[in-house]
Amino acid sequence: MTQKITPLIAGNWKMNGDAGSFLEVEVIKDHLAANEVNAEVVICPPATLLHRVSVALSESVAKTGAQNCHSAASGAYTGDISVAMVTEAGGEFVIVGHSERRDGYNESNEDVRAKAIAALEGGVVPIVCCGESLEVRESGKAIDVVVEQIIASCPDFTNEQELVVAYEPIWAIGTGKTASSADVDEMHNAIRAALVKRFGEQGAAIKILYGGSVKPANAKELLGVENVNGALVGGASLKADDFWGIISAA
Ligand SMILES: O=C[C@H](O)COP(=O)(O)O
Repeated sequence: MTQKITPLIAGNWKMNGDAGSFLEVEVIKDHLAANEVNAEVVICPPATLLHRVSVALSESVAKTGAQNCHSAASGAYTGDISVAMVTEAGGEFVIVGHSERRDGYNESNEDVRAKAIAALEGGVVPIVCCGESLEVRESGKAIDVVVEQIIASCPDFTNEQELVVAYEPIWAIGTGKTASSADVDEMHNAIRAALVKRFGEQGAAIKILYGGSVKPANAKELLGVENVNGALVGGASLKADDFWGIISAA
């Protein structure tokens, strides 16, 4: 069931970043130019910085993405951005269904699926997030809940399109706590099996990222787990040295 997949290391800056962040982008760019890396690298800054970061990385192998998008092409959606706007700003990826949006903005699996469909139709790779709360983890139902969430949130896609999945246990996000390798292994295998059941061969090639307090110190171990095909990195993506430490562990 497993096949060789190039890992994806995606940095999610969340609502962080300013003009000074470009120094960090330049450092990453220099590292990528000077070293061979075994990973695809994506930076997802806030929407206001997406174009500038895309321009800064235009000569680099690193790509950019947005942290969210609307499912509609345009219209009266104050504060939102469309997939076409992401593309125009240079973004090639978009994070959809992050737990901070599911919880903070009541985004349902259906909402996330609609955004992922809009992304795919607009030629942007959706990074579809899933993950359980501490309560669910302690109830012993984490695998059932996460598998149901991801299958309901992922739309069908063609062989010409790409879809990425990110598993982020909510209790590990920004807390310094990470899931154990054994728990990550169990969850990623369950997600892989569900994706293969749903999508067949396409499901075997979907990148499944792990997110939740990934740091240079734990990256090698987490990225070495079967069916962990990269990382979705929050806090540690804000500092070039930390982000590079994770990229080079892939
Ligand atoms: O999108 C990234 C995740 O929410 C992980 O954030 P973190 O690395 O700060 O725990």
